[in-house]
Order: sequence, then C-alpha cells, then structure tokens
Amino acid sequence: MYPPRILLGVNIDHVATLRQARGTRYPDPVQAALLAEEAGADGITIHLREDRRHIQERDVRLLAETLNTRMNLEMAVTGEMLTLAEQMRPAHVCLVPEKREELTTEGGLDVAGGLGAVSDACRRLAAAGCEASLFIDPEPAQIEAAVKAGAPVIELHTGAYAEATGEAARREYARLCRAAEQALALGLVVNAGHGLHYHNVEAVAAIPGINELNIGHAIIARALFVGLKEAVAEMKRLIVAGQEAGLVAAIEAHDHEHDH
Ligand SMILES: CC(=O)[C@@H](O)[C@H](O)COP(=O)(O)O
Ligand SMILES: NCC(=O)COP(=O)(O)O
Repeated sequence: MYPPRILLGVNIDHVATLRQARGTRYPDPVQAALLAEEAGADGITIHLREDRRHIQERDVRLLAETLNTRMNLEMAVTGEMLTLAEQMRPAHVCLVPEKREELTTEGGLDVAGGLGAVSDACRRLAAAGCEASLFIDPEPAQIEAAVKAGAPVIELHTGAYAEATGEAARREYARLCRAAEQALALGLVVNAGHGLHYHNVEAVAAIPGINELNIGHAIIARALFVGLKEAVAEMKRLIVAGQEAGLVAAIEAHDHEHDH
C-alpha cells in the first residue's frame, strides 16, 4: 500500500515582499496564489506578521475568498492574530515564533516553555474550525509538548538542516528523521518547512511519513527566471522523486532485514 503523495504548500510571502518594496499594487499575491494552484500547489501558505512586512490583511481576506485549494495561515501566538483567525477561519493555522528584528523565522515555537498559551491557542483555533499546526524544532521535548498542547499537526523546522553542510547537515537530517518517527508514533501529522530549495528538498521528501512540505522563498526566487508555474511544477517533481527514493530505500531495508 503506497503512502499518500506528499503535499506541497506554496508560501507566497515574498511576492508580497516585492510589492511592499515600492508600495505598489503589483505583484499581487492573490494572482500568484492562483497561478501556484494551477501548477499543482496543494495549498497556499501565508505569514501575516505583526510588522506586516509582506502579507497584509487585505491579502488574507481576498485569498480566503478566492483560493481553490486551502489556506495555511502562519501567525504568532498573540491575541490579535487569534482573533483574526477566528474571524477569517482559514483551514489551517500554523503557530510560529516571531521577533520584529528577525530577517526570517529563526527557531521553532517554544511549546514546552509556553504550554498554557499554546494550548489555549489550539483550543481557540479548534473551536473556530481551524486545524492548528505548531512550527517546532525537531526536538523530542517540543514534540511531546505539541501533543500536550492538543495540536493535531506539527511542522518540523528544517532551517538548521537547510543551512548546514557536510557532517553537520547529516546530523540535522538525522534529527529530522528521528523527530518525524517520534511524532508519527504519537499520532501527530508531520509537515516540514523553512529553507527548503531545489537541491535539499528530495532528502526531506524521502523521510517516511511526511505529510506536507511548505516551501516559499526558493520557489519565488526560481520563479524570477522560469516563471511561477514552472517553479512550482519543478518543486513538485522533486518532491515526488524524493518520496519515491525514500520508499525504495525502505523496501530495500525491509528486504535486507528479512534476508538475514
Ligand atoms: C515559519 C517559516 O519558516 C516561514 O514560513 C515564515 O513565513 C518565514 O518568515 P518569512 O516568510 O517572513 O521569511
Ligand atoms: N513554514 C515554511 C514556509 O512556509 C516557507 O518557508 P521558506 O521556504 O520561505 O523558507
């Protein structure tokens, strides 16, 4: 029985970064989202930051009314954002840490250190009909805390893996594999994202049990040269190839185990 195809969530934040650079109406993230869906995106991810550096509330409202797939709204664990999610009711909400001075998301959400607030947020999101996901580092304690918080989904922060090279990359990859295995055993749905690109995504797609990959910056950057639809299609092809390689490796390991 083949596992379900890994889903691709396309993060369009940086289409909005280009728009905000001049305060124009173009490029419109809504247009980008619809093109990404035409190219096969299974969902659209947007990060409404407190400082509104890229995605605006207008984008969230219009996307909520126009997407054909589904919205994954990333946001900080604040009253402002939870109230907005309760009003907009996106299918998925991913709770992420946020610091104004950060260039991009740095670490994962400290669920273990903020269990009360995160649990309350998960309760509010569930009551609003939003599936809550927690963006966490691949750490056993954070995974256990995610279960305690009542989140059905986690998104493993792949940033450390994406930034590492050589032996350090191999260590970070092993952390991701162990974290996915632990989370799946605890009944969590396991997504992954941050810093994934055309040269590091296949290995992550090969990790058994990954449900969805959320990828943005690399796709939008590639789109500058090949167009957004082709950039999305290329990423989907790599994810399929990676998942298939992972399946072959698992079958070979199973056969080897039973031959000896
Ligand atoms: C949580 C995460 O890793 C990204 O989805 C997030 O959107 C990064 O923030 P920027 O898009 O502002 O870089
Ligand atoms: N949660 C990860 C995401 O949505 C996209 O992150 P990136 O690919 O822009 O680094």
